[in-house]
Amino acid sequence: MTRIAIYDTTLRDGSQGEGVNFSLQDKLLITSRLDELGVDYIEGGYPLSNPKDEAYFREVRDLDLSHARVAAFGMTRRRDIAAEDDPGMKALAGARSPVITVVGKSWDLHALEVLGVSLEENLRMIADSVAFLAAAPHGPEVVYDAEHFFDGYKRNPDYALKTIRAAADAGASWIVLCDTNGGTLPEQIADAVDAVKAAVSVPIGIHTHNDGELAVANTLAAVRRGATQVQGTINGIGERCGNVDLCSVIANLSLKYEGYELLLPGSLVHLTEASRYVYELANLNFRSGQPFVGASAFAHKGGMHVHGIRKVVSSYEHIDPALVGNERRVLVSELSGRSNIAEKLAEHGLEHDAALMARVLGRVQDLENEGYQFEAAEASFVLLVEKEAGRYRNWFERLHYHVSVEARDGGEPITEATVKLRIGDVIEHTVSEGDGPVNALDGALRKALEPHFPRLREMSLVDYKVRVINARAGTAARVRVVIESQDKDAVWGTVGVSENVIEASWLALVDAFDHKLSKDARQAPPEQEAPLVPAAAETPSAAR
Ligand SMILES: CC(=O)SCCNC(=O)CCNC(=O)[C@H](O)C(C)(C)COP(=O)(O)OP(=O)(O)OC[C@H]1O[C@@H](n2cnc3c(N)ncnc32)[C@H](O)[C@@H]1OP(=O)(O)O
Ligand SMILES: CC(=O)C(=O)O
Repeated sequence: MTRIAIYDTTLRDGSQGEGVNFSLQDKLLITSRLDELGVDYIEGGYPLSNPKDEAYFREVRDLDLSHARVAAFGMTRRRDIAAEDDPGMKALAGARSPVITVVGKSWDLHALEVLGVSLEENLRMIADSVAFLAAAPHGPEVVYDAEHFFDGYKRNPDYALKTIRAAADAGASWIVLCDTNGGTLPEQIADAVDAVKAAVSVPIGIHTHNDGELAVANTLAAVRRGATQVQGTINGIGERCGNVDLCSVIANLSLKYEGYELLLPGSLVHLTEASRYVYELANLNFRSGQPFVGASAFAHKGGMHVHGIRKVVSSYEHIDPALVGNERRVLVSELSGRSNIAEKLAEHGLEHDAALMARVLGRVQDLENEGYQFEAAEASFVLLVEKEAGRYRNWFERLHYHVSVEARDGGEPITEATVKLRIGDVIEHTVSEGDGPVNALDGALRKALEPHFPRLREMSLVDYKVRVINARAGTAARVRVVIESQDKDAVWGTVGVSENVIEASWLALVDAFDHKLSKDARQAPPEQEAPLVPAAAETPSAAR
């Protein structure tokens, strides 16, 4: 088995991604999580760059890491100054991390025209820096990142190879070849790695960027030619189009090839969890189509696909999602066949027959044609099924609602909602103010319903999205409202569509309350909270 060392730079190169800014606390939390995952190296930051990164290297010493080695990152010494006098060198040595990674120039263009130094001085900068850091009293392992190695090798191969020999001769433990501009092709990577292996005997690493959408292919090409360290970031965050996504590299190397050993035994099933954790702390939205770990990576929508996986799961899946801690999902939409509906009904433990499936499918297709979308509104779909099956329990009936927004004398607008509901033989007439119409309606509904159904207090609205469906119709356009709600056990989505945004919101809100009441009743049939209004079978949830 060949051990591939995973070197994570989420906290350094990942932070160079647009919109990413980790706090010191975030960095320490991610460090611990990556250590649990079995990552071998964690590049924590650039100590010369800012006080937060400097503090990180002090505080990370207090973490009880079980496996990972922390790396401090910086550039070679500045031109015309001794390494021991260079502030960057001092900051790197002062970080006292077990690993120090130093980046230097491989491309003659960069030495001559960006740094403005002779080719010889650039070689001295590399050698002096590596030698100085390797001799630091705490005995760090020195990783040399050869910036722009592949572009440099293309333009002046002899010089590019000289730069890495300078680093190797000065005591670097690793030479990491960087595709800094992210434009190299896999076969060019493979050829260059062959040349490097012939030129130096230290272990080789690979660091790719995704500007040509080839970061994963390029990394795998380098590993196939003998690179044994992979640098990248969780979820591929990083400068410009990002770094290579370690989630994809780890999964491909573990599952598609034989003979590589990565992370710790049993780590792979935590990959999806680690990916979502980093998104959460980076305050970024999940990329649902992200291979292996994305929410859509194993989501089946087309009817023919669902038909296939119900017979043989591998017919439309390249791996078992559980291997990387992800899950299979079946979506319901106008592209569904009976198989999607059957799968969904089985998932929710709902009994069904062929006639019901056909009715539900027809209803979904009609409603999606009107602008509904059930993919993110599974709770509305389940209510629709219950209505079609004649099993729907009508918990309350709307008699009337009214929403008003009033702004006077330049003051803040005041929003008020009134609702009148029939709950059994009781009429509730309530009023609530709110930050806006949906908030006011939510408040008034709760005032009316909570005395009858106290468990509704457990539920809250967590997200509200509005989308104009036929924008060309101007103000008469239909809008789709999708609401996400949660209680202590679950998160669920509901949908409403109307030409009126308040009515669309009302429909989605009512489905959200209905779903909470129905699901609680299924789990523990209430004695107090009996269905109070006779079922109105002809009014599917999506059209009430
Ligand atoms: C490929 C990569 O991702 S490398 C990492 C890139 N990451 C970052 O740049 C983020 C952190 N950077 C920083 O905090 C700052 O840029 C610092 C602290 C490093 C430097 O800040 P400043 O001193 O203000 O310089 P500035 O950023 O404008 O320019 C970079 C300087 O480093 C020099 N430099 C760049 N690369 C190297 C190198 N490999 N070796 C030595 N000097 C270098 C440049 O010549 C320039 O110095 P000059 O103005 O004297 O010519
Ligand atoms: C070192 C680095 O981040 C790069 O060359 O892309």
